[in-house]
Amino acid sequence: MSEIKDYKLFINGEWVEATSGEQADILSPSDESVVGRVAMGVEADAENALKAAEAAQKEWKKVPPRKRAELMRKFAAEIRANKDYLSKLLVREQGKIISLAEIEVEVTATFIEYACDWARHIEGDIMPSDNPDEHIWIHKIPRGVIVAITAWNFPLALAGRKIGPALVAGNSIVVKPTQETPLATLELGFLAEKVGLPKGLLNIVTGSGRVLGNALVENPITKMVTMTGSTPAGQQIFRTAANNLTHVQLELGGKAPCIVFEDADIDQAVEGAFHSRFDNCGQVCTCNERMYVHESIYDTFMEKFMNKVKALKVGNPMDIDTDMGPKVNASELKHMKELVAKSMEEGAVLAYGGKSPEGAEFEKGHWFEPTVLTNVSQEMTIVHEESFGPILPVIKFSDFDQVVEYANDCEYGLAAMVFTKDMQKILRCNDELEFGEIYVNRGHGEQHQGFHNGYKLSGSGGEDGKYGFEQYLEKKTFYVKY
Ligand SMILES: NC(=O)C1=CN([C@@H]2O[C@H](COP(=O)(O)OP(=O)(O)OC[C@H]3O[C@@H](n4cnc5c(N)ncnc54)[C@H](OP(=O)(O)O)[C@@H]3O)[C@@H](O)[C@H]2O)C=CC1
Ligand SMILES: O=C(O)[C@@H](O)[C@@H]1OC[C@H](O)[C@H]1O
Repeated sequence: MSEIKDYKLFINGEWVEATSGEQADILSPSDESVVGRVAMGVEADAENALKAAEAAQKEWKKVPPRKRAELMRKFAAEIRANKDYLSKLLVREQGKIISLAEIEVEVTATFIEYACDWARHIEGDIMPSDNPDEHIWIHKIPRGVIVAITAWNFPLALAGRKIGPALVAGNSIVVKPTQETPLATLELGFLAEKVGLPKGLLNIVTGSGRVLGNALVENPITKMVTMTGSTPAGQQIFRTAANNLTHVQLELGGKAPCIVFEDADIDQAVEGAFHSRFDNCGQVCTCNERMYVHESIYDTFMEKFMNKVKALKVGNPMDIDTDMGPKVNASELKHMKELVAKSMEEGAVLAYGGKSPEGAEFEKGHWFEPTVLTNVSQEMTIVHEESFGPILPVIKFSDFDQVVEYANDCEYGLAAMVFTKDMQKILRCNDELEFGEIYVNRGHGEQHQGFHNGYKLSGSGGEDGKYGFEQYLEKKTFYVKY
C-alpha cells in the first residue's frame, strides 16, 4: 500500500475543494515520506458543512431510532469490511503497530454498534403534577448539529466514539480530525456514501484547529462540541463555546499513577504496568505516566519489569515482530528528549533508554527508546507534566497515605491503576483517589459500557456508556393540563 491520495472535504455527501484552495501534506512518522494530502478548510467551509448538517438533521430526527440504528450498523459493518485497508492507512499516518491498528478499526466499529444498542432506550419521564388534572412529560430529544474534534493517537476510534452516539441519538455531525492523522477518518466519507447515509448527516472537514476548528465551535448552528485532545486546546474550546453557551464534552490530558502495593501479585502488576506505559508508543490518554512501587517489593518488581523493557523491540510498525513504532511527529520527539534532559538535571537516574535508537532504519522518522527513570522524587517535572510517550518515572513509597497523597498531587484526574489484593486498600482507593477511571489489578483499557470521565484538567462531561450517550440528547419538559 503506497498510494498517495489527495482528499477533499466531505460536505453534504460530496467531495469538494476547500474554499482556501490550499492543501497540506500528511507525513509518515516512520520515514517522514508523504502518505497523503488533505484540503485546508477555513471559516467558509465550516459554515457550508454546518448548514448541510443542519438541513440533514431536520429529516434524520424524524427517522425512528431503530431505523437509524439499522443504517449505523451497516456503516459499522462496512468499517469492519475495510479493516485491512484502514489499519494499514493508520500505520502509515500515525505509526502505531499493525496489530494495534487492526484493533483500532475493530473498536471503531464496536463503538458505533454499542451506540446502536441504545436506539430503543431513549427514555423520558412521565409524572403527576402538583396541580390537579395535569401531567408532566420530560422528553429526550436530539440536540441538532454536533461538532466532533479529534486527536491523533487513535484518530479513527475517536471519530467512531463520537459519530456513533451522535447519529443514533438523532443528531447530525461535522467531524474535524487532527491535521496530524486525518486520512483514515476521511475514508469514513467513502463508506458513508457506500452504505447510503443521508447526504449532510456525516461531514468530514480538514484544516487547522485554530482556524477551522474554532469556526466550527463558535458557530451558533453548533449545539454540542465533543473534543478529544490536549488540555490547552480543550480550555480554548470551552472559552469559545461559552459565547453561545454550547454544550461541550472534553476528553483531555492525563498523568495516570500506577501504584503497586506490597501485597500485589508481582507478575500481574509487571504486565499491567508495562503495557499501560508502552502501548501505542505511550500515546494513550490513560497511560501509566508515573509508577509508585512499595519499597518492600521494589527490587523484585523492578528486576522483572526492566527485563520486559529491555526486550521491547522498536522498529517498523508494519513488521509483526515490532512492539513499538515511532512517536507521531518531530515536536513530540523533541518533547521526549527535553523531558529526559530536565529529569536528569533534577536528579533522576536514567535506568534505560532516553534517546533515539541507532541504525539505518531509524535515520528518518521520530523514534524514541522505551525509557525508565529511577531515583525520582515527587516534586520533579516528569512526575507532573504529561509525557504522552514511552518515558516512565518510578518512585518508591512506604505507606498508603503517602502514595495516595502523591497520586492526588496532580492537576489531572483521568485514570489511575492500583495493584493490591487487600479489599481495604481497594475501597480506600475508591474513596480517596481523585481520578474518574480507576483500574484495579489490571492495566488500562476502557470498555464501551463504562464511562471515560476526566476530573480536574482532564476534561468535562465524560464519554462512553449510558452517561456518554445521554450527552447527545437534550431534555424538553411538557406541563399538560387536561
Ligand atoms: N482524554 C482522552 O481521551 C485523550 C486525550 N488526549 C490528549 O490529547 C493530546 C494529544 O493530542 P493532540 O491531537 O496533540 O491534541 P491537540 O489538543 O493539539 O489537538 C486535538 C484536536 O483539537 C484541535 N484544536 C486545537 N486547538 C483548537 C481550537 N482552538 N479550536 C478548535 N479545535 C482545536 C486540533 O486541531 P489541529 O491539531 O488539527 O490543528 C485537533 O483536531 C494529549 O495531551 C493527550 O493527553 C489524546 C487522546 C485521548
Ligand atoms: O483516547 C484514548 O487515548 C483512549 O481513550 C483510547 O482511544 C480509543 C481507545 O479505545 C481508547 O483506549
